[in-house]
Amino acid sequence: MNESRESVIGTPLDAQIEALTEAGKLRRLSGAFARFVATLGMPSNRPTGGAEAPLMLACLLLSELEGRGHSCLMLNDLAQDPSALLGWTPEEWNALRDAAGTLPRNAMAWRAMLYSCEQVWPVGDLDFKQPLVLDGERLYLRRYWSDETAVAGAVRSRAGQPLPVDTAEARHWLDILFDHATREGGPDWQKIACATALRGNLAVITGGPGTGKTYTVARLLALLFAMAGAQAGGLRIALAAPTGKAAARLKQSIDHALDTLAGKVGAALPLRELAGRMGAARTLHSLLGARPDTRSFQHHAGNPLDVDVLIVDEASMVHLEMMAALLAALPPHARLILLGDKDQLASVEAGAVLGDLCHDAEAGRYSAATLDYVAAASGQQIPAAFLDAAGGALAQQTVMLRQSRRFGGPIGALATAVNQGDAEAARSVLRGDSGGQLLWMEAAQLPEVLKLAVQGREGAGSGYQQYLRLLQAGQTAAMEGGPDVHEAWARDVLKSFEAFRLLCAVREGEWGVTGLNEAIEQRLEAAGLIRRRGEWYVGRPVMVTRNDYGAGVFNGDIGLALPDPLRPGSLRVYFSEGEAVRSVLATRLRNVETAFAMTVHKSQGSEFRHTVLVLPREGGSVLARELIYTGITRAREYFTLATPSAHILAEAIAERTHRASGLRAQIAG
Ligand SMILES: Nc1ncnc2c1ncn2[C@@H]1O[C@H](COP(=O)(O)OP(=O)(O)OP(=O)(O)O)[C@@H](O)[C@H]1O
Repeated sequence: MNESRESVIGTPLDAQIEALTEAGKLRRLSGAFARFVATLGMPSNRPTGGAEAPLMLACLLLSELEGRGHSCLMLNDLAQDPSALLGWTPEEWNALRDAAGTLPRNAMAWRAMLYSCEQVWPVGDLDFKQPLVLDGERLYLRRYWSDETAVAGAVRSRAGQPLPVDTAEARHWLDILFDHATREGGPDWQKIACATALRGNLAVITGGPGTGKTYTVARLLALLFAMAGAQAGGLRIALAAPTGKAAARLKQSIDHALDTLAGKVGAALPLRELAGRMGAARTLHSLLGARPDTRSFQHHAGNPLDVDVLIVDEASMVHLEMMAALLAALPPHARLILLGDKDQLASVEAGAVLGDLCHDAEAGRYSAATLDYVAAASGQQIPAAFLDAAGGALAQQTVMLRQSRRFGGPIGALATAVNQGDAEAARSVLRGDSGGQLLWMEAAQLPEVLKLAVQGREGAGSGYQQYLRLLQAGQTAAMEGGPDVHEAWARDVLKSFEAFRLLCAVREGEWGVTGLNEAIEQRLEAAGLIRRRGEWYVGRPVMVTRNDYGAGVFNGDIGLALPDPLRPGSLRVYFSEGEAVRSVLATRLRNVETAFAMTVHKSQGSEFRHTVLVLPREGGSVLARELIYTGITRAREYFTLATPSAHILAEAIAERTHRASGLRAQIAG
C-alpha cells in the first residue's frame, strides 16, 4: 500500500463508507473506486489540490449513481442533498457528508475544487486521460463522457443536415399509403412521421402502446422503396431491437404490414418482392457483432454496417454505451429510425437516451420550415401550437404518435392516468371497471397473489396452471410422435406460457421476484403441476441473465425446460423465435433464473394477455411512475394490480424517475 493510499484508509470518511457498504447502502465497488481515484497519481498541468476527502466523496457518488443508471453527477446535486437520488434518508447522507470534513459550499465551489484535482480532466484542458471528466456542471466517468459526446455529435450531424426530398413525389406515395378516408380532428401524425423521416438520416418516432409505430414504419419502408425508384432492389434494410423477442415481433409486424400494403400499392411497386429481400430482425448485439468477454464489436467506424436503412424498435431499452456503438458503426449515409415509447422505463444500464432524445416530442417545437415541408410532402397541417422558432434540429426529426388504436378501454385509461401523474384518476379507473379487464387487489395478501398466479382469475385465463396442464396433457404424445409433433407441442406450451405473467417492482423480499418465484414453485408442486428434482424440472420457465454467444442465448431471453425427445431423461430449454422454436440443453445454460415472476425492467419489449403487477409493501427509489406505466402497458387484455397496501400506488405515481445526463445539453451544443 503506498503512502497516499494509506492517507485515506481509516479516515472518518473511509469508516463511514464501510459502514454504509455493510448496511447495503453502497456497492463495495463504489468505495473501492473512490479510494483508488482519490489516491491516484496523475501527470497533469494543474497543481494537486490535496482534496482527497471531497474527491473521494464525489467519486463515491458518481460510481453509486452510475449503478442507478445516471451517466453523470450534477454538481448541484452534490452540493445540495443527493439522498433522494440515492434512495437514502437525509440522515444517512448527512453522516457521510460530516465524515468528509469541510466540503465546497455550492456547485461553483465544487467545480473549482474538482478543477484543481489532477485526477479530473476539465474539458478543453490538456488531456492526460484522467479517469474523471468535468464538463461544465457535470462530473463523469470518462467512458460515459466519451459515449455521450459521441452520441450527441452523431445526433447533431444526422439531424442537422436535411436531405433533399421531391415533395410532390413524396405526397403522391404518402396519399396512396395513408388512404384514410376520413379522420376525426387533428393531423395524421403517422403520415407526418413518414414525411419527416424522409428528410433526414435520423428519425425518432415515439408513442405509447398501439399508437402505430410499427404500422407507420412499415409505410415508411414502402415509401423509401418507392422513392428509390430503380434502385429500390438494392436498398439494404436492417431491423433490430435490444432483445430477441422484440426483434422477432418487429419482423413479424413489418412483414404483415408490408404484405397488406402490397395489395394497396398494386403493380406500381413490387413490395412483396422487395420485402422478401429484407433479412431477419436481429438483436443489436448480434447486428453489431458482439464478441464474447469484450465490450467491443466487430462493426465500428472502421468496419461499418452494410446497411442503408436501420430500424431499431424498443429504443427506450437502448443504453448509452450501446447507442454510441450503434451510431459509430452506422455509415454516414445510412438512415437510422428509432422507434419506442419515451415514457417507459429507461434502460437497465446507464443513460436514458430515448427519453433525452424525445424531450421535445410532446411539445413538437417545429420550425416554420418544417411546417411548410410537412404540408408540401404529406398534405398535413401541423397545428400552430406545435410551432416554436427556437426548436432544435432534433425536434424537427422527432414525431410523437398520439392516438392509440389497440390500447383503448380501461387499461389504456389507466396507463394514461398514471402517465399524467394523476393518482386519483388511476384509482377511480381501477375501482370502476366492471368489465373485468382490470382488477385491483388493494390490500393483497400473499396467499391470494399465489392463488392468482396458479389459477388466474375468472374471465382472464387460468394462470400458470394453463400451460402446465397443456404440457402434461401432450407430453407422452410429443415424446413418441417424432420431432415435428414435439416441436408443435413445445410451441403451443410456450405460447400458453406467454399468455400470463407476474411482474414485480423489486427483486428481493416476499413481494419481490425471488420470494414469489420460490412461493409459486411450492404452490405448483403442491398442486401436482410440477415435480421439482433439484434446480431443473419439466416446465421450469427460465430467463437468461447474461449473453451467452456460444449457446446463442441473450440476456432477457425466456424459455421453458421440456424433455429432450432424443435423450429421454434430459431437459432442453425451448425458446420461441417468431413462429419457430429453438432449444439448448438445459445444463449448458449457466446464467439463468426461474421466471414465474420477473422484474418490470426485464419485461420491457414483451406483452402478455394477462399481466399481474405486484408492488412491495414499502416504496423505495425504484418505485416510480415509469415503472407502473411500463407494467400496465405489458397487459394486452387483462391487468391485475396487487398491492399489499393501497397507498403505495399513489406514492409510486407521484415519484418520477430522473436520470442525470448531459446528452440534451451536448446535443444543443
Ligand atoms: N392508421 C391506422 N389505421 C388503421 N389501423 C392502424 C393504424 N395505425 C395502427 N393501426 C393498427 O393498430 C394496431 C397497433 O399498431 P402497431 O402495432 O403499429 O402499434 P405500436 O405502436 O407499434 O405498438 P407497440 O407499442 O405494441 O409496439 C395494429 O393492429 C395496427 O394495424
